[in-house]
Formats: sequence, structure tokens, C-alpha cells
Amino acid sequence: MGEFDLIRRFFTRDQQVARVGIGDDCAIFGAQVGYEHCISTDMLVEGRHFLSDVDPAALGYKALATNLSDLAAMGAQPHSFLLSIGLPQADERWLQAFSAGLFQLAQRHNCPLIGGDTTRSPLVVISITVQGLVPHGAGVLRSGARVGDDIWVSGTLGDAALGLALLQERIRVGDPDERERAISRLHWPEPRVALGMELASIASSMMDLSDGLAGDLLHILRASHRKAAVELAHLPMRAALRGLPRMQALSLATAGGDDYELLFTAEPRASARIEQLAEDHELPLSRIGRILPLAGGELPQIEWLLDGRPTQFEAQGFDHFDD
Ligand SMILES: Nc1ncnc2c1ncn2[C@@H]1O[C@H](COP(=O)(O)OP(=O)(O)OP(=O)(O)O)[C@@H](O)[C@H]1O
Ligand SMILES: Cc1ncc(C[n+]2csc(CCOP(=O)(O)O)c2C)c(N)n1
Ligand SMILES: [Mg+2]
Repeated sequence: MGEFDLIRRFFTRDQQVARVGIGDDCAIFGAQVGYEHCISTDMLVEGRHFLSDVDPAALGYKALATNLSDLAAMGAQPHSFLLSIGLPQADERWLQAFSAGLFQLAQRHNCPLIGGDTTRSPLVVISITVQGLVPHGAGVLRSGARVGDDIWVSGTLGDAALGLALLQERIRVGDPDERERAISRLHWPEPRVALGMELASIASSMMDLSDGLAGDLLHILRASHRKAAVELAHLPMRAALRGLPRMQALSLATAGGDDYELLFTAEPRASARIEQLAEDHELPLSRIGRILPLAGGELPQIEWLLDGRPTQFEAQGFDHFDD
């Protein structure tokens, strides 16, 4: 199988959003009046973002899920994506499973593949560029957090990091259902696209959690020139995490990464609407803290509380070059 056979067989599907899709030098599609394009790219590298023996269907799914999560964080509606892929060899069974996982999620979000690039490389490397649409000016930025806003997070934290620790046999969990659940959260994250779109008219700032709360919340604080108080006892954690020693659980929930949940701020008077969204989406939305003003000369930072009292808690988000 050659390069162009591979593209035709595994990556070319009917699509309606682009007038010119896969097969020419560029894809071409029309602009929509009244909307802005949100565009973002995220890469997955073998050994760094996933283990070499990962199920290729999960890998195809996750490569797109992490990108859709960035659209969700802006409140954008998915439009289409580009796929760049480097592979050591053209293994038909691997490609069949990879593309099945990828298109399963693409179809669910009406977000077709309209182009990309294919090359041989020593490791599996996947880079997806996704684009979405928001009404003009409606995209939710990291810079909008205001003093007095509540800080909210969707879903539960630390499950995927626990899943990775289980696979690497760094942690043991007795309950087989909780084990499976954590590993599934690592491999099959659910991008919160519909929730993000609804939050666009409610949240003052928003981002998705990929590196862990401790690192990602700092991005909002730096962009918004604020600090925050976060109550560790309010971090949403599943039973498997709550069963671990407390510091280990809090470390997974704040610094483990790979959560792909939404972190957002909103005025306290939006609470009832947010609680309604939690019900509508059958997804916990937890209020974990508050945005505070910076005193003169202070740097943006997180003040961690445990049961209402300031506590010494050190956690750092995932950083590819922090070694
Ligand atoms: N090599 C690069 N060249 C230009 N811009 C970059 C580059 N790498 C990252 N950026 C930009 O820096 C900002 C932060 O990128 P980062 O990858 O940390 O955010 P993210 O994609 O939301 O998080 P994650 O990759 O952990 O999901 C984004 O605006 C991104 O477009
Ligand atoms: C094998 C293996 N080792 C480590 C991790 C954890 N991990 C890797 S990158 C990242 C942050 C998000 O990435 P980025 O910032 O590049 O989007 C996290 C939490 C994993 N998933 N698999
Ligand atoms: Mg990124």
C-alpha cells in the first residue's frame, strides 16, 4: 500500500462542509457571515502522550477528542479538521482501527476531515488541527475572569492520571469497575463540546484542562491578572481517587493532567443556571473556588484551602520541558 492508497482507503470520506476537501493542494470552504473561526492544533507523540501498545481505535479517538476539547473551551461549534500523521509502517489493521476511532468521534460532532499530511516517521506522531465557529465576539477567552467570580470545573478530576498510573503499575486499585473506568477516561476522554457552547453566554473565562488544574488555572489567572482561592475538599473526585491516600489523590487531581474537562469562571448570580446545565447534561459541575484581586506587586497564584483553612500544597501542571 502506497501513501496515496493509504489516504484514499483510510482517510477519505464524504463530507459536506468544504467545497474542495481531500485531494487538492488546499481545502476550500466559504466563510459564514456573522461568525468567527476558532482554530487550534494539538499533537500526540508515541511514548510521551500514549503508550506504544495503545488500542489504535482509542488513539484515533483521543487525537480528535483533545482538539475538540480546545474548541469546547472557546464555546465553539466544531466545523472540520486536518490530520497530519507520521507512521513507522502502513499496517492495515492498525490504520483500520485508528480511522474507525477517529471517524466515530468526527461523525458524532459533525466535524469532517478535510485534509492533512502523511509521512513515514520513526515513532507514531499525530497532529490534528481543528476549527470551529462562534458568533462574532462570543468566543470565551482565558482573560475574562473578574474579582468575585466563582471557579467551576466539569466532571471529575484525576481519573485519567490514575488510569495511566494503573497501566504503569505505579498505583493499585482493588475495584475492577473503578480500574476500568479510570483507564477508559485516559483512552476515551469526552470533549465537553455541547456544554462549552452553552457556557459561552455564561462563563467569564474558560479553558480545557489538559495539563492539570494547578497549571491550567494559572493560565487563566495570568491572562486575567488575578489570583484564586481553591478549596481542595471541593475538587470532584471519583471513589477510586477518594480511596487513595489524600495527598496522592490531590496530586492526581491537580497535577496529573489528561482530564479534558472544562475549567471556567462565572459571576455568583449565574449559579442557578450552571446547576441547571449540570442537570441537563447529566454531568457534575463543581464550584471549587473564587477569583481574588492581586495586591500590589503580587503575582498571579493559587491559594489552596483545605476545609476552609490555608494549607501548604505544592502542585505543578504537566510541562514537557520541566526536567
Ligand atoms: N510552537 C508553537 N508556535 C506557536 N504557538 C504555539 C506553539 N505552541 C503553542 N502555541 C500557542 O500557545 C498557546 C498555549 O498552548 P498550549 O499547547 O499550552 O495550550 P493548549 O493547546 O490549550 O493546551 P494543551 O496542548 O495542553 O492541550 C496556544 O495559544 C497555542 O496556540
Ligand atoms: C505514556 C504517557 N505518559 C504521560 C502521559 C501524561 N501526559 C502526557 S502529555 C500530558 C499533558 C497534555 O499534553 P499536551 O500539553 O502536549 O497537550 C499528559 C498529562 C500520557 N498520557 N501518556
Ligand atoms: Mg496545545
